[in-house]
Amino acid sequence: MPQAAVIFPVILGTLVLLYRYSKPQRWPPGPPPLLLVGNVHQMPKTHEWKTFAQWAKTYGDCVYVNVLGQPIVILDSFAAASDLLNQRSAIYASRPHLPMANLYTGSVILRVTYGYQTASEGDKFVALAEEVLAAFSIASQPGVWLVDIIPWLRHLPSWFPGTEFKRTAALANKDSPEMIQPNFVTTILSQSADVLPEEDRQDLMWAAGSLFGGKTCFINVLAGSDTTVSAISSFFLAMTMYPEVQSRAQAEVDKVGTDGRLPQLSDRPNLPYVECVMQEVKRWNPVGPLGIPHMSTKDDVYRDYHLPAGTIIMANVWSMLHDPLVFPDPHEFRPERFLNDKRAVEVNTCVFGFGRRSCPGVYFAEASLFIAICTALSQCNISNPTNSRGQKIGKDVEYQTGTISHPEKLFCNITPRAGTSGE
Ligand code: HEM
Repeated sequence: MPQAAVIFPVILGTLVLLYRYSKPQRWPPGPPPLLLVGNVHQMPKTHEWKTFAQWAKTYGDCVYVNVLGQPIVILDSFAAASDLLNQRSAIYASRPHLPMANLYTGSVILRVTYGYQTASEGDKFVALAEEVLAAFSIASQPGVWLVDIIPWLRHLPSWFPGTEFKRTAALANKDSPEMIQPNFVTTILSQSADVLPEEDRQDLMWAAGSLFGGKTCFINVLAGSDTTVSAISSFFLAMTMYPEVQSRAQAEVDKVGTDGRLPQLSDRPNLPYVECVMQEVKRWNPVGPLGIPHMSTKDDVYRDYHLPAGTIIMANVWSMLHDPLVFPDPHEFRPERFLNDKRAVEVNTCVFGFGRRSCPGVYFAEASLFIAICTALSQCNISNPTNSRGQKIGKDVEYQTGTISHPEKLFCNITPRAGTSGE
């Protein structure tokens, strides 16, 4: 009898699992799962957006995977993401519970204070925030950590796979003087804020203040700033690779600064090409290639597919921004593509996410990015350095994996432009 008491629940449990984890007919297509574990063995460990883009070629723009019972749908086109995350935002605006992202980063975030003024260089909180962001970036990928799928794993010792927390190796390599350090770019950003005229600075502060109920929540702004900083490092990379774009943008910036002043936010309407450069910086190597995952709160039917409540939805922003039908030669940095193309501008909004969860920092981010780009263009020449053999350094750039992605290493020469205060 005691044997039956064990065997019966085991058989029943197995049947329930088989039923639950076998793929119902009406779910969207996707890579073939294994019994019980689903697609866990096929989930990419790095640069997921590239694997997901490959899957989309085989299965279409709405791909279904199951990771240990957790349904995940990957949307690979702007149309599909817009249909679900924008049009049906009411049921697709939740967030998955990711203990890995909350357990560790949350505790560190709580240590950071409100209203703190950063030092322009070597600020310990900036370093801390970068570390938090890098940690968040790797911890917030659904399906990567077992503990996200089976929350009670958090009670296991830290050596257990999936509960282990690794610090990212992505933080800057301090030995390389030419390399742009995240801190260095943060410094450019904060210095460009310092030189802003009072009215522009107040606009930025107002934007930040309104986001956080009148108080500037340091970590949120810095988290957003880190994303903005990642976009700025993409700008520096583009300038080393496309000198003709830099010259054209500088010529435009110089026209508004004929009275010797730096460009201001109020000049933005008169700088249409620089505006396109900023749009292209956001598109070319998006800093959030998969956005931040959403979760559905109700059962839904989409294109005859059944999407149960609790499905994690991932939008492959990288794919959408490299769709050759919207962005011909998508791997080329070509700002003029935005000059007269409303569709390109519309699709580019996916950089800031979708529906009710879309980024509340969008205006703040664009204003800071724009003013940082203008300041760099008006004050510096950015070029690709050469080594002692005269070869260009850093042509093949690797991108960091994780929620926030930016060039792993970025080499460039930055020299003051003739006639600027830097000389
Ligand atoms: C280039 C810079 C930035 C990019 C590309 C970016 C992108 C994003 C994306 C993709 C999301 C997720 C949207 C979704 O789930 O659909 C997001 C969320 C968010 N962003 Fe940004 N962001 C940037 C800068 C900022 C800045 C400067 C701030 C603050 C001042 C900020 C504050 C936030 C907050 C608070 C959320 C969470 C919204 C929520 O969960 O409801 N972001 N951002």
